[in-house]
Amino acid sequence: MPELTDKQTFSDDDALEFHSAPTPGKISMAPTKPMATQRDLSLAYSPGVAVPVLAIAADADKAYDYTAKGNLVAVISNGTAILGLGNLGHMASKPVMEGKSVLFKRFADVDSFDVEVKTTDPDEFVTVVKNIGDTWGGINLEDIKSPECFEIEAQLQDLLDIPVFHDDQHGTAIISTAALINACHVAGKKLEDIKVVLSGAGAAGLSSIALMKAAGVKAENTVICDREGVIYKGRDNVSQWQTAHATDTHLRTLAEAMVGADVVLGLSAKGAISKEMVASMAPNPIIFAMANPDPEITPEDVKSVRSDAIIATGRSDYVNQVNNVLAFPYLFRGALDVRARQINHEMKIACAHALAALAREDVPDEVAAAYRGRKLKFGPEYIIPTPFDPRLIWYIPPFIAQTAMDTGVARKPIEDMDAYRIALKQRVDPSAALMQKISSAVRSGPKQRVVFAEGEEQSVIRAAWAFKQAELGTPILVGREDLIRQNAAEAGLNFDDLGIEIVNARTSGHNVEYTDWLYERLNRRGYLRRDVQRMINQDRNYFGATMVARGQADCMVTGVTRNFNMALKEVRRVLDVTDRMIGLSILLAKGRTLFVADTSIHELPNAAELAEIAIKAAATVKKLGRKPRVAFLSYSTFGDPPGDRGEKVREAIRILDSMDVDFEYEGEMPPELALNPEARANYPFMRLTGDANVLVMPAIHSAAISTRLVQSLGGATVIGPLLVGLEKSVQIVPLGASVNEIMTAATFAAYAEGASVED
Ligand SMILES: NC(=O)C1=CN([C@@H]2O[C@H](COP(=O)(O)OP(=O)(O)OC[C@H]3O[C@@H](n4cnc5c(N)ncnc54)[C@H](OP(=O)(O)O)[C@@H]3O)[C@@H](O)[C@H]2O)C=CC1
Ligand SMILES: CC(=O)C(=O)O
Ligand SMILES: [Mg+2]
Repeated sequence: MPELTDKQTFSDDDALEFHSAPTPGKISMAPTKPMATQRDLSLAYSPGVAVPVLAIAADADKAYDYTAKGNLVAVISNGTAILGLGNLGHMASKPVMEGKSVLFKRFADVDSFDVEVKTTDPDEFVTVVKNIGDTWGGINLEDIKSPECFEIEAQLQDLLDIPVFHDDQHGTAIISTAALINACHVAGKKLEDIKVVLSGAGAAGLSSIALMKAAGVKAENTVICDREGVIYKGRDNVSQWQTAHATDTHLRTLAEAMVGADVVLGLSAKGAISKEMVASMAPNPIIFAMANPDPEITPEDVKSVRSDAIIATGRSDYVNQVNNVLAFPYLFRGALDVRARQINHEMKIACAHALAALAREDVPDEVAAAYRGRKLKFGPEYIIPTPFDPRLIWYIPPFIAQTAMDTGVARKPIEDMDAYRIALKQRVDPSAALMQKISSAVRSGPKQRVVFAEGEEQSVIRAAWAFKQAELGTPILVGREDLIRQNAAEAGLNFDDLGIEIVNARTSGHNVEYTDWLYERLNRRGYLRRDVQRMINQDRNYFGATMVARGQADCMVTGVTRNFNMALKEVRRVLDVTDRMIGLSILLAKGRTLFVADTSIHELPNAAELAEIAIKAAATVKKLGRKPRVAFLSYSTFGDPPGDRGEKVREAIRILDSMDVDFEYEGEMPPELALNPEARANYPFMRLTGDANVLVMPAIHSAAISTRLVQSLGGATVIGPLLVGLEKSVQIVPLGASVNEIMTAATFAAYAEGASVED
């Protein structure tokens, strides 16, 4: 069995420092309105605020429209079962509750804060929460011990008209059921046949066993245990919730119950499961040791006695993290988005099935990147999606929302699920809406044949496959067919019947024609025919670009294995530049989309070149469906301070003034003038009618450095640079680009050749 990931990477001091610096705790609030002017103040507070007050007084549901309620979830605890650490009091639970809040925000863009209630009395707890519960769109109860948690949740669900969800029960049940479905898949077991033993008959354990039964596990094949051993029918000291899952059995201890069992669920405490118990289990046993922070048995101990086991824990530093973080953010996201009155059984089942299904799909590179490059492929070490999987946010909530609608608990049904999915993507990926627009234009435009020049690379094969699956055009992979097929099979992709072409330069029927044509083009540039023959045979950029030049393909994507300048040089030998070639990067940050030029071709452009860069960039932006407003950026503002680069920009403005261009432009100016109307107030002569969206940089270093800087600092997404100005579109991705980057480049290549979008 492959090795597990590295173990714990921090000390206790690190954990304390993480929680104390630079600011104590893990959450803070961010306003959603600017609050910059006197008018803002009058609207947000007195007197403007009186208007929504009266509207909500007349109709309480209007709170969803005029306050943050609809995206706000409380994480509420009394600290009686903090992780597996026990009853340590309400204040000790605060770091965990803040942690849940920050996960809500990070993974599903749900706003959340924690509430710690100082009582262990269930009635008092219910009274407190009942009276403040309307504040939120949903309530996540956390780390409240059983059996009190069952009563508390049931009462609050009756008393409040919003989802009240005890995460330790249902979040855990959903994720462990999803993992069990897939573990059975991998181990070749059937839910209706497996023997399941539960260690820990508390909130998490009882709810998990209940959901597993609803998913197909037979009640008579289950045995549940607490600290005293098996909870059999007729045992004393057993709660009504445990009695519901007690079985008629002669077994009395966990060790006896585990003999021959297929599955053990640990939702109890550190050390509750021994090596001997694991050794006695059935072949291909499934061991979910989910106690936190330390599992019932470590994966190392399991492996020392069973090499055939599928192991999961609740921790992030082992493979297969079965933790409710995979459920609660997305479940609430879907529930909030339809203003659900509750999270019902059907929504939980839908969530479990959706999580299980997602784990069986091809995993994008971005996920591997978050896990130090570990390749994730459905199997014993990957039975459940990982928390950093960017697909969770748009994959899971639509199932929840749809089920809420189907079961009649949605206040506000979603009318267009496809649009909803895009809006979900956009919450975590600002490029989603733009890419969606481009993709649908490509999809509905004339189908383009796109050469993927480095066709033997696995990332390229996966991108081509995804491109075809998304119906964006016809990929043509250049390379040796046997190798491509082998790499595709290793990636778990089946090419048959998909319509992906594979072309091998050496055996291509066009080999001679291409060589002749390219030789004709290059013979006066010092190339012999045999040089050109070698280039066509051996270099995929020459072959691929010639396919495009000769019309056997429409456009091309390359660059995964060769640096930008090298790839560009090769492509330029085959394809002409129409008028001027530029690199245009798309920068998405804080709700803005900015186009930055020239980020890849002109090192120190002169005034005429700057003017042409602006013309080319503006035309491209127009084709992308936006009205271009060009700002020529500089360190200087309209001549102050004077300097050579600033003068070139001023000259570029004069050149444009003498031409008849159909877009707004202005300069030279620093970025704050381009992007901030208040800063422009001091320059009433400026001709921009709004914030600039095209930033022409004075030189390549400022262009490249500034785009990469904002990207590195976080909070900005950069697409490209897109290469604009070749007679046929060729996109060069960064060396080692991810599947997503390759696919984005291919989509832009296809777009440039065929489609156009409306603003
Ligand atoms: N991975 C995940 O996503 C999640 C993991 N958990 C973990 O599950 C565990 C239980 O949490 P929760 O259900 O909320 O807590 P509860 O207090 O409701 O239940 C705990 C249960 O575990 C039993 N138990 C405690 N210690 C032992 C032991 N040494 N041997 C056998 N059984 C024991 C208790 O038995 P008794 O009643 O006899 O004391 C009780 O049945 C915790 O470790 C928690 O961290 C919980 C939620 C999510
Ligand atoms: C993960 C979690 O909720 C727990 O361990 O309590
Ligand atoms: Mg918990």
